[in-house]
Amino acid sequence: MKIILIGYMGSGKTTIGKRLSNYLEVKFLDLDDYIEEAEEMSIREIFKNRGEVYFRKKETEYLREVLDQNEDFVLSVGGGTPCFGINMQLINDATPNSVYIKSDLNVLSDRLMKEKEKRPLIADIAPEEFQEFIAKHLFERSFFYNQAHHTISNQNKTVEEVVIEIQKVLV
Ligand SMILES: Nc1ncnc2c1ncn2[C@@H]1O[C@H](COP(=O)(O)OP(=O)(O)O)[C@@H](O)[C@H]1O
Ligand SMILES: O=C(O)C1=C[C@@H](OP(=O)(O)O)[C@@H](O)[C@H](O)C1
Ligand SMILES: [Mg+2]
Repeated sequence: MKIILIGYMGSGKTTIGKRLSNYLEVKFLDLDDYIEEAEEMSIREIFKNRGEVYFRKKETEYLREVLDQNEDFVLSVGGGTPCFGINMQLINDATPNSVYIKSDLNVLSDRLMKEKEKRPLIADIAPEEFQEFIAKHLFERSFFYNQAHHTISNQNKTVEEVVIEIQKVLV
């Protein structure tokens, strides 16, 4: 079984993906980690040294590589992955179990304010503009996230509770 977690930055994809893979005893892959390893640069460095277009091209290339694997896995992708090119179609073609991890604006902006440095798209947004930026960005991207086969809220829940809910909807 292949399970692919999508959703906005800070929604919890990486954290939940790791825990879910432990639970199911399958391999865990995080597309950002995979890209960092392959490119021998952090996501921050890739954006800074090569720019976002380079990152997006590589993201699709490595997504295809990861999806081509025969073994089972839980894969957490980046927040932007489903929103560029044909990536969302590649994801849904690879599995009947794409899962949108959903959190609302307040939860996302609280979490991301604390961790913005490691996310180049939001690292330089001023605090007074932060929530409005996330609101607009999330609105634009929701079209893609809503194409997932399943949607699970990660709000007022522990990571374990979310993992249990995901297991219940898997087909
Ligand atoms: N259910 C939850 N309750 C509290 N904090 C959470 C929960 N899920 C995720 N987090 C926290 O939110 C932050 C972002 O999580 P992360 O897994 O990096 O998100 P993503 O990969 O979607 O960007 C992390 O600090 C993580 O510990
Ligand atoms: O939303 C995005 O475009 C991005 C999300 C990040 O992953 P997380 O969603 O795991 O933070 C990472 O891929 C990169 O910084 C770009
Ligand atoms: Mg992540």
